[in-house]
Order: sequence, then C-alpha cells, then structure tokens
Amino acid sequence: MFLMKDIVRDGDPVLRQEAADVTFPLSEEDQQLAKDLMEYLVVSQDPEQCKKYGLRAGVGLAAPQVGVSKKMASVLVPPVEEDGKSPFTDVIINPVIISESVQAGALTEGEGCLSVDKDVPGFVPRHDRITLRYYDVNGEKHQVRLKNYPAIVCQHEIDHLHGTLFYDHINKDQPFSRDDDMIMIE
Ligand SMILES: CC(C)(C)[C@H](NC(=O)Nc1cc(F)cc(F)c1)C(=O)N(CC(=O)NO)CC1CCCC1
Ligand SMILES: [Zn+2]
Repeated sequence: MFLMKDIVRDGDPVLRQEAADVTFPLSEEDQQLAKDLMEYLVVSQDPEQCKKYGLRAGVGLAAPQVGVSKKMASVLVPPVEEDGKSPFTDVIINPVIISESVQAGALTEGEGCLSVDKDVPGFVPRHDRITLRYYDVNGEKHQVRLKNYPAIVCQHEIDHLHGTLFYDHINKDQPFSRDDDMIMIE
C-alpha cells in the first residue's frame, strides 16, 4: 500500500516528464500498480484509515507521483451526497481528452496536489466539460463525457502524465483573475 513517503514531491524530475504509454495486456507489475493507485484513494477517503496511516485524503493519483513514468492514474470522485454513487471512479490508462468545452471551469478554492506541499493560491482555469477516451485495466476502451468537478480531477491527473503541475496554469500577475463566463466550481 502506498504511504505519503512513497509519494514523490515537486522538484523530482519524474513529475516533469512525459510519461510512457502503457502496453496491453498489462504486465503483473502494471496490474499491481493500478490496484495500488486505486487502493490509496479508497483508504485515504476512509477517515479512520486515513488517520491511521497519516495520509492526505486524495481524489486522484497519477503513476508519476509514485515515481512510475507511465500513463496511468486512479480517480475516485466522492459521492456528492452520503452513500450516493461516485460520479466517476476508474483507473484511466493512456487517457486522451478528445474534445473539450471552450467554456472554462475552475475550483473556487483553487487546487492543491499530493505532490506539492506548499499552498499555491489562485484559480486553475481548466475546461468545464471534456470528452475523455481511456482504457481500463482489462484493456476495454471507454469514452466518457465529464463536467465540473469530475472533469477538473481528470484534467489534473492527465496533466501529471504530461509533466504539468496545477500551478503552471495559475496567472502569475493576477492569480485570481477569471473570465466572466468561467464556471466556478464549489
Ligand atoms: C491535494 C489534495 C488536497 C489532497 C486533493 N484533494 C482535494 O482537493 N479534495 C478532496 C480530497 C478527498 F479525498 C475527498 C474530497 F472530497 C476532496 C487531491 O487529492 N488532489 C489529487 C492530486 O493531487 N492528484 O494528483 C488534488 C485535486 C485538485 C483538483 C483535482 C485533484
Ligand atoms: Zn496532483
């Protein structure tokens, strides 16, 4: 199981690399990686286990963040209401955003990152809606349309696979600048 000590922090070159495509069928090693990436999110979102293992509760974790430069990331968007359904949960492999809204979206709280220990204030403008194509661990192809928070999480994780960190998108001069039709996501 991954612990905070296994999560690579900003400054490590692996976080600035273009990750490699994953080949199918998955090797034993890649199958285990996918399991471990999702397990971190599940455990970290359980308050008791999160505390027990000293984790930061995570909604997404990309392979480069555990030092593996491969195009794989786990996403576990918590249900909006108690024991509701998660809006999006999967391990996304070789993901490609095949279309995206012109309209921007950003979290009103800004973003953080499991690999970035410092706070970097500011809006992170992303696409409010995306169509995402990816493969799952069984090699099945998926094409999903996401909007708002699930779309933000997936864009954040896919950025990691291309060596981009959230603060790269923050406007240096006016961190809280926004265009008037940007969707602000709570
Ligand atoms: C960096 C951290 C603050 C831990 C962030 N969590 C988060 O924003 N809120 C959160 C966490 C939960 F588990 C449950 C919940 F409902 C809300 C996060 O996991 N990430 C993932 C990451 O760093 N992936 O590389 C950062 C998020 C910022 C926007 C999208 C992902
Ligand atoms: Zn991150």
